[in-house]
Amino acid sequence: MTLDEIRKEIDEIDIQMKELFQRRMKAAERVAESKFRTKDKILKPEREEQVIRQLTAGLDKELEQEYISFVKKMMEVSRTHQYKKTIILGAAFEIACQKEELPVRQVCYQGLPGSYSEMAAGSMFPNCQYTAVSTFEDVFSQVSEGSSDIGIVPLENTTAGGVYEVYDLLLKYNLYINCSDIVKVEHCLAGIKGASLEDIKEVYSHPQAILQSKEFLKSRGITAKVSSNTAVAAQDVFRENDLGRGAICSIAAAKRYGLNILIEGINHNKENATKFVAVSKHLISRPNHNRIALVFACSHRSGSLASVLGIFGDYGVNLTEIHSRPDGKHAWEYLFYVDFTGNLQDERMRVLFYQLTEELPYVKILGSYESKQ
Ligand SMILES: O=C(O)C(=O)C[C@]1(C(=O)O)C=C[C@@H](O)C=C1
Repeated sequence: MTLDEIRKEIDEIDIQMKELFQRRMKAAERVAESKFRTKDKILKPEREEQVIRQLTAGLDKELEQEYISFVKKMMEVSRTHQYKKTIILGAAFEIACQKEELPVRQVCYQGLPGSYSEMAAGSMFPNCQYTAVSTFEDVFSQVSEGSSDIGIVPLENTTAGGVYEVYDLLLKYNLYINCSDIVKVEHCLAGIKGASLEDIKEVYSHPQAILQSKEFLKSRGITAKVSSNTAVAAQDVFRENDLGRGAICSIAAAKRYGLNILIEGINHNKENATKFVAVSKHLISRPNHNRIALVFACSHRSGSLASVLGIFGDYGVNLTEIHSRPDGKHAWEYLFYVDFTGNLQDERMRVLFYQLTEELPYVKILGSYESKQ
């Protein structure tokens, strides 16, 4: 048989399967109507196992794995179609979010004036009143108590990765991401007046900035000490007034705290940038938003994460980020944080969340925002 002839046969099989697929989906619609009337669950794991058992009986062993994948996908698609149908029939499922932006006057961030967080705050919310607090947790509690409308926190850096404490705080304080901004991070090494690069034996900085500059520090044999923030590091170096101490910070922070810039651009990754987010007590959805942030848990068995990711694929959304964190309750069990393309006002997203809510042990929307990337 030539390739063309084999393809002709494949085309014929596909046409038959297309007919059968349509019949199967129509049958799934009738199942959905019946379940809608009786308020029954769409996902039936025992029935799916039974279907797989029946269909694989007597099957060529060599094809078993592939066939099981095929049947599982078919039933996943069948469920997606049923959720869509049930929403059309009037299933009571809404995403509780506000459609209007709220006025922002008070913005708080962690660190000090001159920090990268302050830059992000000014760029996302110009002309507001800014409060600097000591820890990320302080940012969350200020917003939660209502002393600030918005809190600015870093979520991820292109060199050092996720700022996981912030992921945990989002859940602890029940706040939502409303806005995001990418700040290009270029560190300099700064010392007190009179210090030269050769004098510096020890630097202060935030752990992420230390990681981002570790190659420079190693090449010069400089040791590093952790500060809560790069601007705090600059202020401490000024106060300690020691020629051998330097700070890894922004040029703005060095200038603000009266330090001399000894060398610029010491981060080894020249694409070094941090994603900051603005958090508030409200889940807000605007027409220009093109990202949704979500956290979920999936059951602790093989293939369950792949199957959840497959659901996102079925709705045609792109995952732009995925991070996992220990769930804090059971050893080796995780929460998955994902960001993906989409707008909460899109009807398809309502069906997606309906399906995720029904099928996963835990799911929560963490935010909606516009990304320029
Ligand atoms: O039999 C059902 O209850 C269905 O909803 C149909 C079906 C399938 O497509 O075969 C889909 C979802 C269930 O999890 C099990 C099976």
